[in-house]
Amino acid sequence: MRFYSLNNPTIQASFKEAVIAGIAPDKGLYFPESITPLSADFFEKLDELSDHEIAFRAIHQFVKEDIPDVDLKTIIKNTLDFDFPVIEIEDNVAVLELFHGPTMAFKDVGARFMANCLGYFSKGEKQDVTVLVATSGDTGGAVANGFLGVDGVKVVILYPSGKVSEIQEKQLTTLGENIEAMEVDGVFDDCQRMVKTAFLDKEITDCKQLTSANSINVARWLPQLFYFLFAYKQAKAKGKEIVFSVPSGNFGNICAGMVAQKLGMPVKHFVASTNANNVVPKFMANGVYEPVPSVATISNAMDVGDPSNFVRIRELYQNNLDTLRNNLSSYSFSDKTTKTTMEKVHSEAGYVLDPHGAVGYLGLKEYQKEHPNTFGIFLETAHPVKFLDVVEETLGIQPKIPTQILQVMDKEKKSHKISGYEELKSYLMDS
Ligand SMILES: N[C@@H](CCOP(=O)(O)O)C(=O)O
Repeated sequence: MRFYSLNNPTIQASFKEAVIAGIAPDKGLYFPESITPLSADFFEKLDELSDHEIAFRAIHQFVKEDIPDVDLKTIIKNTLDFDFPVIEIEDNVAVLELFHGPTMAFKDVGARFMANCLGYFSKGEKQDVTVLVATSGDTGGAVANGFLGVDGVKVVILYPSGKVSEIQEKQLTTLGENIEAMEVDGVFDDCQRMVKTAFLDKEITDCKQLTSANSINVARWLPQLFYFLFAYKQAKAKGKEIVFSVPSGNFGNICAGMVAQKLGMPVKHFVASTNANNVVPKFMANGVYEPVPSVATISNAMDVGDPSNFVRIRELYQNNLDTLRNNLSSYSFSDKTTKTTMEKVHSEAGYVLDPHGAVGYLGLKEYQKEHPNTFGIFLETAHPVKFLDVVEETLGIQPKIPTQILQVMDKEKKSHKISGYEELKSYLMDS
C-alpha cells in the first residue's frame, strides 16, 4: 500500500516510511491510495470473530507489505488488552466507552499501536527517533504511557500551559525516562504549529530523525477505526440503522470511523460534535473553512481551532460538500449546555458523562430529532475522573479514582516552560 501526500499526490511513501516520517516532506498528511471494502460476509459474521481478529483483518491491507502477519498479530495483541463496551443508557441511545485502557482515553489505542509499530521498525536502526507530539489533553498521556521505555525512541510532548486538566498534566509530565514535557505559553494550535514547523526545519532534520505521534501519523490515526467495528459488532443485533456521534477536536477519530464505513461497515450517518471550537460546524453550514485560534472550554481535549484531519475527511468524500453533508452532520455546544446535559443524564439515566461524552450525547440527540428511528452510539472518549473538578462541581459527586490515575497523582510534575519555536528548536538540537 502506498500513502500519498494530500498536498501533492505524486509524493508517496510506504506505511513504514509514512510512520517514520510522520508527515510528507511538503507538510501534507499521508492518505492511503486505496481502501478496499472487506467482504459482506465479514460484517455479517462479525459477532463470531474476536476483537483481535477483527482488528487484524481491518488494518491488514494498509500495512501488509511492511509488517508480516505474525508481527502484526503481536502488535494488535499488545495494543488491545482492554474492553470497549457499548451500553444503552436510553432507548436507541448508547455509549461506546473508550476509557478502559491505561490512560483512560481513546488515544490509548492509536498510541499503543503506533508505539509498537515504531518499536518494530526501529529494531536494528542506528539512529534514534524523536517523537514530537502536541496535546490539548489526552494524546499526551496516552503517548507518554505507550512509548515509555521503547528502545531508540525519545518523546517530546508539547502542551498548552494551564489548559489541560490536572490529571492529564500529571499523566504527561511525571513518567520520566524517555518522555519529556514542554509546557507552552499558548494554546493547542500553537503547540501543533511548532511541531509541524520542526518537521520542515532542515537544521533539525539534518541531525534528528523526527516523527509525530499525533493522529497526523497514519499509525496513530488508522487503528482508531477498530473500535467503531467493535461497537458495530455489539449493536448490529438491534437491526436498526446506526449513527455514530463523535466528540471532535482534531477530527482523527471520526475520520477513522469513516474509513471503517469505507471498509463496508453499515453506518447511516456520522455526527461531529464540537464545543465552542466550531470551525467544522460552520464549514458544514456555509462551505467556508476558516481556522481560528482555539478557545478554552471544559471539554479541553477538543479545544482545536484548525483540526488537522479535516483535510482527510474532505478527501474521503472527494472534496464534494454535498456528498459529505449526506454522511456527516456537525453541531457545536456551549459549556453551559454541556453541564446541563451532564446533570440531566446523571439524574435520569444514572450515568456519569465526562464533558466530551456530554458533547457527543448532545450531537446525537440533535440528529435524532429528525431521525428518531436510528440507533445512536456516542463515544465516551475519556473517563469522567480525568475531569474531576468539572464532574464534582456539576454533579456534586466525588467519583472513585481508579488505580491507573492514583498511580500518577502523587508523582512530581517535570516540564520545561517554553514560549516560542526557537526554544523548542534549541532543546531539540541540544538534546
Ligand atoms: N484531542 C487531542 C488533540 C490532538 O489530537 P490527535 O488525535 O491528533 O493527537 C488531545 O487530547 O491532545
